[in-house]
Amino acid sequence: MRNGKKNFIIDFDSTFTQVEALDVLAEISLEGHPERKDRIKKIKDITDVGMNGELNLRESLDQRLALLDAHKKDLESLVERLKKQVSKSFKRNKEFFNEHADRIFIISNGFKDFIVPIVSEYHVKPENVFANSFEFDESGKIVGYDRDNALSLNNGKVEQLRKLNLQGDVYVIGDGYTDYEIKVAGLANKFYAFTENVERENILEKADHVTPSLDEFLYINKMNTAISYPKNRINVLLLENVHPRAIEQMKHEGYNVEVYPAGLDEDELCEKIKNVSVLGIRSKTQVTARVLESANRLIAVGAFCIGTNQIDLEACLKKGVAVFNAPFSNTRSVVELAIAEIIALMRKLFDRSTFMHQGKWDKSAKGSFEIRGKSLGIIGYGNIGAQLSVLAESLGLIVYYYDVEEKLALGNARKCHSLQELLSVSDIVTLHVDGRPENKNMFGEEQFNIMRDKAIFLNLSRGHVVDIAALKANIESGKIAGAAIDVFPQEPKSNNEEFISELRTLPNTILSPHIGGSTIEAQENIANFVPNKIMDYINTGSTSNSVNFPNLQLPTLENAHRLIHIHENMPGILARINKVLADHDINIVGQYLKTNEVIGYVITDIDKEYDKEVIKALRNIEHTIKFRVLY
Ligand SMILES: NC(=O)c1ccc[n+]([C@@H]2O[C@H](COP(=O)([O-])OP(=O)(O)OC[C@H]3O[C@@H](n4cnc5c(N)ncnc54)[C@H](O)[C@@H]3O)[C@@H](O)[C@H]2O)c1
Ligand SMILES: O=C(O)CC[C@@H](O)C(=O)O
Repeated sequence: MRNGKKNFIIDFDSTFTQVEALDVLAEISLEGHPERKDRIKKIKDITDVGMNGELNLRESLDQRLALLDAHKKDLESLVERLKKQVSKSFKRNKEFFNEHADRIFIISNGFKDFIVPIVSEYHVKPENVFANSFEFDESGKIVGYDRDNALSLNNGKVEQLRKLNLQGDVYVIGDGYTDYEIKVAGLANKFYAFTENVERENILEKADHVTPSLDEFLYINKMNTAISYPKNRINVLLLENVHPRAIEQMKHEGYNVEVYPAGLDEDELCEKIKNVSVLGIRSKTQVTARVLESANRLIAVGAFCIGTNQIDLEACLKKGVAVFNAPFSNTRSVVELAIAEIIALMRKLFDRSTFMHQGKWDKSAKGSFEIRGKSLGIIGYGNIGAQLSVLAESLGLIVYYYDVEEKLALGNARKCHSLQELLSVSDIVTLHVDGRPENKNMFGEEQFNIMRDKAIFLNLSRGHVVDIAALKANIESGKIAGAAIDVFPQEPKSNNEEFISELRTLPNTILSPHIGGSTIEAQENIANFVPNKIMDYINTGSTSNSVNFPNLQLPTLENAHRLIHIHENMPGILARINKVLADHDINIVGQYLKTNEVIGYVITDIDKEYDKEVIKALRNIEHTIKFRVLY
């Protein structure tokens, strides 16, 4: 077999096209037939049994043709439909077919009548198509097929290949048992089980390599020209029960997705993250510098939430890992919960309900108030704080706010110039600050002391911002008349762990398991938003909305290759990149640079034809953190 040349044997049904052609033919030929549904199902079942090697091929063909009741004119419609259903990765790799036209053979147990018109559009030579041919009666009805052709028999592909007596290496790409048989007969160097359209368990185990797309096949054989990296090689690990929409989106993109319902601790994550390219988490999983040390392939982290204090953003930057979150998707949910809790606390609703469940009827107005006309102090006037301000005002609350940054007052909200000022005027105080480390214990005994007597306190931001012992003491003393706490310094990793807190059993204290953003709407919004940001980053290099990378919105790549260079922010790196490009006579089509304190992010679009040595040279520039090429 050896002469250095490579021959490619490609199956047609469910490999070259996404479908089984006879199944599609049945839909056409049985249009209006009284047994249409039943027959189509039977045909599909026979196809599957045959593909698994459990039914004699000739029998399977005979049975299906009898059920089909097809006519020559149906073949025209069939070809039109099949043209639209060529496998996606085949469509984008037309160049491969063109370049290797002499060595590409379609060997199929299907029929030339529809295969040739489809594959010819991909430069496959008609004389390189080996398949059966239909036989028609005078009226054009399909009545049989050429029975002398080995391809209507079991092991027909093997026989056909023997006749071809190909010189050089032989690679077989197909989804069925008959493709595997070629390898068994010793006529192929390798059998690649093609799973872009169907996965047949009994074939997967036997294959030399499972290839979820033609890109993967071309990549491992160093022949990829259509896309730089097969998506199935991008391993995604999604933790903490992210919404199924995220899983669906990432699988649809072609990524290899693993899902885990709870969070992982540092040791577990260090182990799991080794081959992960994209990590998806919510608020529990700590992405520490140590975790990042173990991450050999990580390119992006998606926080399926707002807060990113659980991620060491600086360590991510130093490692060239871009972090994305969903800054708006769950804000409304948090605001609605805060409003509900303010009313519930002002009416002591939870305690009253608990008493009722214990059989105690305590009808009284004592300690119960309307919220109308009361003052609400919002600490942290960001996306949540500002939205709460608008809703609270519409319910008749007088809104005060305090933020460390200059913020525009919405509606009639009044800005306070210090935290003390806000605390001294508010009947209700609610925390909506971000989780930056400086905010640890920002609210403690001193702040509770300044608060009005019998005020209400809410924290739906981050657990570590409140000194829990001080809160407990102030609730017990009656200084704080009610509290709603959704976030805690220590939260259970999963629903199976016990919640331990000093706040348990305190009066008029609503404790909720970090559910501010846990609504179906919010989780679905997040699951739409974050994967798209990550996919955009992987596909184009765009970093818009990244929480740690310099934000660059890039044009779509057309007729060029994109070089993405992430480096430590040192003087002169851009000059060095451009010197390397100039030394290799590269024509730059576009260049974009943005830096922050830690890294420089340079994108260079170049003409498609270039000396590939330049890649090595760019990778070797001192202070390079990560480098990738996109096309
Ligand atoms: N409970 C939940 O389920 C839930 C859901 C979503 C968000 N969150 C948390 O809510 C908080 C607010 O979210 P956001 O989207 O409004 O964030 P944001 O970044 O838009 O707003 C935070 C605001 O707090 C201000 N701030 C920070 N430290 C401050 C301080 N010490 N004093 C005063 N102001 C300060 C910032 O300047 C900013 O304006 C975050 O901690 C987020 O993680 C919780
Ligand atoms: O859903 C979560 O785990 C976190 C929700 C919230 O704290 C956020 O930061 O968005």
